[in-house]
Amino acid sequence: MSDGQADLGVLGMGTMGANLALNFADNGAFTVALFNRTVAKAYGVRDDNPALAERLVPTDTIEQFISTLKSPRVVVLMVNAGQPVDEQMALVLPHLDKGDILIDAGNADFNDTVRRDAAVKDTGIHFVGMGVSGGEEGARHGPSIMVGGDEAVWERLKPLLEPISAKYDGTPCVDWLGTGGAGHFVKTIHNGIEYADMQMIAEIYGILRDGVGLKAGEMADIFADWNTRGLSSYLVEISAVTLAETDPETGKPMVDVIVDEAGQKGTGRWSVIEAQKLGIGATTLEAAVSARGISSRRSERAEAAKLFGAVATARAEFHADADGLKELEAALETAKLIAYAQGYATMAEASKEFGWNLPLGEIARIWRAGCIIRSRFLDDITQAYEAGGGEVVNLLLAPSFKTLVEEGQASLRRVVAKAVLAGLPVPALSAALAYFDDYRRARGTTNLTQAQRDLFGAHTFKRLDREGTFHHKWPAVG
Ligand SMILES: NC(=O)C1=CN([C@@H]2O[C@H](COP(=O)(O)OP(=O)(O)OC[C@H]3O[C@@H](n4cnc5c(N)ncnc54)[C@H](OP(=O)(O)O)[C@@H]3O)[C@@H](O)[C@H]2O)C=CC1
Ligand SMILES: O=C(CO)[C@H](O)[C@H](O)COP(=O)(O)O
Repeated sequence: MSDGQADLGVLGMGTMGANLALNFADNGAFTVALFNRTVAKAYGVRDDNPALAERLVPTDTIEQFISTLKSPRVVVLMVNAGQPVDEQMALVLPHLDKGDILIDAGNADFNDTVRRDAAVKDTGIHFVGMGVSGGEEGARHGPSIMVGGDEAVWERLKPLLEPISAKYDGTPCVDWLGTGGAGHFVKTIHNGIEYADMQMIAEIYGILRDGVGLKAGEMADIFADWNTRGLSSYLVEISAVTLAETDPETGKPMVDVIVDEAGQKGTGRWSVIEAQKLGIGATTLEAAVSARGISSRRSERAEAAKLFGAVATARAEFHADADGLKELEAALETAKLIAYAQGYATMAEASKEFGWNLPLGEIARIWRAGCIIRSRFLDDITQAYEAGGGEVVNLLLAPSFKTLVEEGQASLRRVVAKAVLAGLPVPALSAALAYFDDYRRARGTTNLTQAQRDLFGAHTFKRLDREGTFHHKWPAVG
């Protein structure tokens, strides 16, 4: 390949970068320059894909990688978040010129994206923080893509990104969402919702396994059935698939030989940190992140089980008959809506805080295919925003969800109550129910909190009967 012939370059030939490069070459018919810290991997991507080899250009050095690119250049970083991105930017930037575009397509903390964007601002080089969701399969065949940065740069990237993105009813699931870190912020919230969705599915799995006594194969059939109705989604679908899988070595259900310690590379944690900083109670997302943390303390849990495993609990009143399963299905569907409502409330507050004007209905639209949380439910959210003229104060208040919430909350309430009495952990499902009960209460209880704060800290309070802020002369307390 002579210099200046590649349409773009992908730096980072890991799970995502290699598959994204193949997608650009395949679905985009682009010529793609490849570079990787471990150089051999770039050649491996080409050599393992002979049908695309003529469009894949592995390179040995950053200099060769850059020289292979047409000008103005487009470089896509797909490396681990944090220091690796800064290291690779430091290597690449000196070789780029005004008008070139450098995209971080990994999962970045949006605060880092804002910092990196500012760092290149005066160079004339365009930095883009871009969220990519869909895992390995999505990267290869069509992810959902959430683009940040300057809108003018998005116009240049559209011809590159639309051919490789997932399609929903033929429409590309990629769009520009706002300036600076907007793309990475939305991806972070996507992952927070993903954590919540996965945790709530795990809690229902726990009820079926430990409360009803079902085997993995039986639960696979239940999730597969639920995947034909309102819960239809990638995560419910893969729950059925993973539960149906048999370990080839032992012949046991695969899930039964996997250690119950959840990993987390940080995106879910970022989502709840940002929600907290914005004053949004994303309690179901928080419960999901916390549950992963508790799961990682397996040896402590084993000790606690010896001490408290036999504490008196009520018999689990869950049944796998039609009514019992319908109750669990409705509970999960309702809790899912509440989790999405929290994620969306966080994005709405961030949009105001950072001046992004996030297209919240459009975000649901581009999440309908390609991404990990893709689901039929996102079509309902898209329609709720269309019905609301793009404005929805909170998904729980959207008219189209009123029936689902009214009827479903009863099932969620019964499931949480029965699980709690039976000692079955439902942190995310119960957080969803508590959020719903708190959100729908016109007269809450933080008036007492305000009184306490004013007594010990003179933090003042407002009164129901008049404007202003007040401090009361409380009795002295020892
Ligand atoms: N896996 C997934 O499902 C998804 C991942 N992402 C995000 O995409 C990004 C890449 O993830 P993924 O492909 O799964 O990760 P992998 O671990 O598969 O690949 C990591 C890549 O980063 C490179 N790398 C790591 N550290 C450095 C460094 N210090 N300097 C230079 N290169 C480095 C590796 O190079 P080398 O080969 O030399 O080690 C490798 O090419 C991450 O931000 C991830 O969060 C986003 C969506 C989905
Ligand atoms: O972004 C993703 C999916 O959309 C990645 O798979 C991410 O790694 C998932 O997060 P975690 O590793 O913390 O489970």
